Amino acid sequence: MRYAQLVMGPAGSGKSTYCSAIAQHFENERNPVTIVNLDPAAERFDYSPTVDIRELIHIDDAMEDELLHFGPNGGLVFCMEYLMENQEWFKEQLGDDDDDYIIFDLPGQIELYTHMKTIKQLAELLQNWGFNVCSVMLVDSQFMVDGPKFISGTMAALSVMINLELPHINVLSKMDLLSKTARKHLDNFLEPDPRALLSDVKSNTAWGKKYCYLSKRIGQMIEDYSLVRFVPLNIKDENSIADLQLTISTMIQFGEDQDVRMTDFDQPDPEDNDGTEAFD
Ligand SMILES: Nc1nc2c(ncn2[C@@H]2O[C@H](COP(=O)(O)OP(=O)(O)OP(=O)(O)O)[C@@H](O)[C@H]2O)c(=O)[nH]1
Ligand SMILES: [Mg+2]
Repeated sequence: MRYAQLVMGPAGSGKSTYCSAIAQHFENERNPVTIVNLDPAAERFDYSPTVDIRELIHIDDAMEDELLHFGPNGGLVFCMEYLMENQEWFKEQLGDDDDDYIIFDLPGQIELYTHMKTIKQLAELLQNWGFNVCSVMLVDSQFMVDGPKFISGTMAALSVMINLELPHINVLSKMDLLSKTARKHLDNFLEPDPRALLSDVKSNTAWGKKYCYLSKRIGQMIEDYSLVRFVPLNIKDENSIADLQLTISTMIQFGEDQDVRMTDFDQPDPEDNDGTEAFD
């Protein structure tokens, strides 16, 4: 079995930093994983990718081409589509090791995840090649510390989950940057309760009065779906990384084979001479 994490999220949410921290974590656990860079516009990251989309196509190729002449956003979408059209190249680069565990570092363009189909195609391709795939969506915790922002982040996460239809986890990144007060505030939202979320929506202003009902209905919808949860991640805390990776391992069934191998049911019992005791 092969395993894959598709690491996604808005620009600057900490995807590349997450990838290298996770690779370090697995390295420490003596379970090395590899990282694949699928961001054609990446300028720097502190890991060495085993596969790099920039060797196939770079964002500048799409922007500087006389005929294409894309801007940065259209160019990025074009590069991802180009990758899907060059599956043979991609397959060859990934190799076909049976026990692979690969972390895919994706671009920071949220539309790719909320409603476009290219990442869904990428996931299906990997599934066809034998990967157990999950999506890991990072959201910067600093943008989630008040009710309306939390609702908006939750709606974005819900769109991604519905669009990709993959085993999925939402991660609140950069928790180390939150003040104690902000952390407390955020904790109130982590078990989504529409009332807690809406306590920040001011209904005494003209805007608040007009939209309070709409906001309540949105809050109710989030609760009804009961799908969106966020796991806080402090990348500077090894326990926080380990807890998150344990949850992800369960999602993609990584490590289950090893668990089974640890107990050898076939070992003969020295006390049981005729082999019948086990059935008593
Ligand atoms: N303190 C702190 N800084 C972080 C953390 N994660 C990322 N950063 C910083 O945030 C900035 C963006 O991080 P990246 O990992 O490049 O984010 P990204 O999502 O890959 O960005 P794009 O690929 O441009 O969309 C960098 O300056 C990182 O050092 C974190 O957990 N804690
Ligand atoms: Mg990045």
